[in-house]
Amino acid sequence: MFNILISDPLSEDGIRPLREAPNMNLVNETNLSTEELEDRIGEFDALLVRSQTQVTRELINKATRLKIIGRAGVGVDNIDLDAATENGIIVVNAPNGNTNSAAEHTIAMLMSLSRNIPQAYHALKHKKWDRKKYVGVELKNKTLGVVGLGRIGAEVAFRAKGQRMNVVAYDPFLTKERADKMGIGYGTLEEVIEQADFITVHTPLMKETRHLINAEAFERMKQGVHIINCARGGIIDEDALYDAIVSKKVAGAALDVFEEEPFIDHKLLELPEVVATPHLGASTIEAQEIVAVDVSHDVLSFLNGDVVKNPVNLPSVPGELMHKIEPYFHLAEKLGGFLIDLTKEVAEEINISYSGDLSDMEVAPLTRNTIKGILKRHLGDHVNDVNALYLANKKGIVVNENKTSSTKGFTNLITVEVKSKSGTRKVAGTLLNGFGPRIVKVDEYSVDVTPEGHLVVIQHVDQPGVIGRMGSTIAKHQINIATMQVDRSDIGGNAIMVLTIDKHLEEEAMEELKSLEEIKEVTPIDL
Ligand SMILES: NC(=O)C1=CN([C@@H]2O[C@H](COP(=O)(O)OP(=O)(O)OC[C@H]3O[C@@H](n4cnc5c(N)ncnc54)[C@H](O)[C@@H]3O)[C@@H](O)[C@H]2O)C=CC1
Ligand SMILES: O=C(O)CCC(=O)C(=O)O
Repeated sequence: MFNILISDPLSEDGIRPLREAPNMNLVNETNLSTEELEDRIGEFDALLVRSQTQVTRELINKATRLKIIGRAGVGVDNIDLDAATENGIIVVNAPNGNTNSAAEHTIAMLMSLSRNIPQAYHALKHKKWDRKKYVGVELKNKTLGVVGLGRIGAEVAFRAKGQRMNVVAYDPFLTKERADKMGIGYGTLEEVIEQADFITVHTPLMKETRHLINAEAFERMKQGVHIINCARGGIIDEDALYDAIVSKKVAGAALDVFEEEPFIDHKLLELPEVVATPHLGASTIEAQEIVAVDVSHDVLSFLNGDVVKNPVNLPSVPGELMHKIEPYFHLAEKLGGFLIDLTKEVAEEINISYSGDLSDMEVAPLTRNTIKGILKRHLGDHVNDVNALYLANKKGIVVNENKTSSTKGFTNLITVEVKSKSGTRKVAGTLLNGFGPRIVKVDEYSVDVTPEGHLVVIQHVDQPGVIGRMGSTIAKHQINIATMQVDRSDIGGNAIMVLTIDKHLEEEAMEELKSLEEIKEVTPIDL
């Protein structure tokens, strides 16, 4: 049974897939204080939030069972992603479900601002019929500057063209081709804000975008510019905005989001030029249902061991590609586990090479699985796909990945090399069509071993009788040999045996094997 906490209001229809799934115990507690949340978070396997719940490092450190955080929406600035990653907790979001809702809200705010609708409404409600005070400005032929032309920014640009506005955008990823195709202008941030009559921001809130629109930016703008923020509080410096409105540089601002929410007692709200909504961009029945469905599906998939569609702290791999590489996950993790047991030391450098069919695939998930297999041996079961690379990095382990189209006799091959204080060890494996994963190389020796169960790698000198003596020693300890592979460098030279046995090779049997004259090294490996 998985315990799932929903700590912000989510659409009841949207979370139905989770509610109806077997083994899912949903707890809806949307009014918990920070302290209550910290006290209870240890009970839960999954946490579902919108933008209200602050998923801080302190909370994550107390979330000892937590495996997944689902954000029903786009922005994940209320979640400490580093802390989640370090703790091996996957974060998923629902990036597409509220695009339309947020774009429509932005247009509503743009029009409210240009025609003073909220102010006029408020006056009328207070029995004031004032037609002169609320004369507006038209949008037609005015320039809208869009800062951040992602999902929402692009939708806003498209709709603003419907209002016959000229649109000019800045986004670091915006190319001339795309701008031409959309029928909009483009420029640097400075060029865009200098030209625009209305400026709307649609970037995520990150270190790089905090106070992107600051006092200096307001200086550059046209006299009487209008500002809209339906993205995130903090992209615009609220104090600088206040000063720019008071000085009449900015004619008005429409704000849905604020540096601190809830936003109630702030000097900006006292200015008649400011129209505001309490973070309602995504608040439509349709958007709330879609984001809750999307995030519920991902949480369900993850808890059931399936692939998620919208991971935030893992690179996302398209479904079709995932389908192709998923069969290699097991092989990659087993190769990592096999090799680190063989190495017997902590890895200092890990080199992973993909060849044949794998050379033109996105192999990052396989690299993570290999690293997971390696690190689990030293760091335990809390190592997972989410934190494997982070932990390797933190331990100072160098990870290199390379691809080669050369087939080396196999249609696909993963070769893993570990460098440690005592030298370099290597293992290679393949996925045999219809026969599953196989280890085909151990160091320079060729073998054919299923990476499963109890294995023993014995390095020895190629001499008559050694296999027999090894067999009798093992038999003495009541251990049955299921499979055996032997290879050698040359006649009478170094050689290797890889055995699959029916139970773990105990210390006593291992010591006895090691005492045989021709045997140099015995390594039990349990996969
Ligand atoms: N008010 C509300 O209720 C809602 C707010 N949002 C917020 O809207 C924002 C945009 O969301 P989406 O369009 O879905 O995200 P998106 O990821 O599709 O687009 C963001 C765009 O910003 C661009 N960008 C990043 N850094 C930039 C910079 N320094 N200057 C200019 N552009 C930059 C990116 O290249 C990207 O194209 C997010 O902050 C999100 O949290 C989203 C939904 C509802
Ligand atoms: O959950 C909400 O209502 C806020 C949505 C939002 O801000 C986002 O998706 O980034």
